[in-house]
Amino acid sequence: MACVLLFNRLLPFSHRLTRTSIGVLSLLLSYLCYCALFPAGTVMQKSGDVTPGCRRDAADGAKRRPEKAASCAPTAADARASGAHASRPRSDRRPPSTARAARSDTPSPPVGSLKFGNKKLPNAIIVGVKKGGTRAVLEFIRIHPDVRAAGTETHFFDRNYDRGLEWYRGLMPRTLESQITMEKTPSYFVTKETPRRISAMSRDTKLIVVVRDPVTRAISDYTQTLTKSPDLPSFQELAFRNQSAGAVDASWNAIRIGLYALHLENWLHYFPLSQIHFVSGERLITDPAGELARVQDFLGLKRIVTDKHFYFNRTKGFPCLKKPESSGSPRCLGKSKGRTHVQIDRDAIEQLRDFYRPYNVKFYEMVGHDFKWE
Ligand SMILES: Nc1ncnc2c1ncn2[C@@H]1O[C@H](COP(=O)(O)OS(=O)(=O)O)[C@@H](OP(=O)(O)O)[C@H]1O
Repeated sequence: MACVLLFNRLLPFSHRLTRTSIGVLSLLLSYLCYCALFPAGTVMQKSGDVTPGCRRDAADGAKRRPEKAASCAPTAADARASGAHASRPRSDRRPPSTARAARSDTPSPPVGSLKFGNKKLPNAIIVGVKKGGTRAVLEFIRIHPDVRAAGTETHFFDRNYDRGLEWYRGLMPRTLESQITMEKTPSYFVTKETPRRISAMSRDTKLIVVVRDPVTRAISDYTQTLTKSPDLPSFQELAFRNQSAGAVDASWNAIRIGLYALHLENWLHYFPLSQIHFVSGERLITDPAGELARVQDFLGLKRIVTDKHFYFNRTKGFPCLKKPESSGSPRCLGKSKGRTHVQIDRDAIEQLRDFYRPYNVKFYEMVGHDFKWE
């Protein structure tokens, strides 16, 4: 630039000079500019070294001058790959990761490949109940930017406890300091050892229980089992020891899980009620945003998941997500959520309602909320 200015300043006088003297002057000026721009030591860079020009382009000019940045990026990467650090002074030799972080001239790896944050043990767990709507709650709450969740059921506190907490932590997603880690395993609610084990991990763990009318829940549970084992005895055969006498078989898991008051008693030995939040499985379907608002309040989160995120899918017959965390396109839960239930005769349903009524009333009293399962 300086050379050009100098040349322009000289031009007004050039008309007095001969063509030869202009040529000589041009050559002289070119030489001076060359020396000023490329002092000794930088002129004969080996290919692969980072030139000062490239460094500037990659650091602050990449967006404005993409063609330059593109030509420099491989050069810097090649220098690293070929061990260019060996020629740096000893004091500048750091472990590869630190050295990389300190160099502002190196191109960043694609955002998707960066590993932000650490794997942390969960701060909040959806502990139940099976077929209550646990997957819906997890998928809906994880839209929240401050929530990260393990995708699959870990079954750590009931089936995998021997593997230890580090194994469990390894299943968790990476989170930033401000983010909550969550998982869901619905069988926890009815496993005797689970409250004690979760409390031993952290007494501050927040617990979420999605509850649903125990009669509908039992039928949903049975319908699911039937898809895996078509030869199963009928629902009535399993649910009653003697149907004409109205004797319900509470040892059958599908029935036992619905005795919410009994299971909750076990949890209350280890956690205060204030640390357990109950989601209505019924309202989760009719008003997902309302239920999610309460979940966010309970977790101390800003209400970011709202009715904007849901739409009712008539084909599915359930609310679905307009914009899930990962893709950005609408999404309903899978086929195993929202199955058509096996038809059960009215008498059996009435008998089961009678059976559950006292347990339900007790449960409403314990949690201070009437879920109206009639
Ligand atoms: N939005 C939405 N979409 C689909 N399904 C929904 C939704 N909200 C709640 N539900 C109800 O969730 C029931 C399945 O509960 P879980 O996810 O807890 O099942 S499981 O224990 O994990 O197998 C499932 O039970 P079934 O209808 O009996 O299949 C649903 O009624």
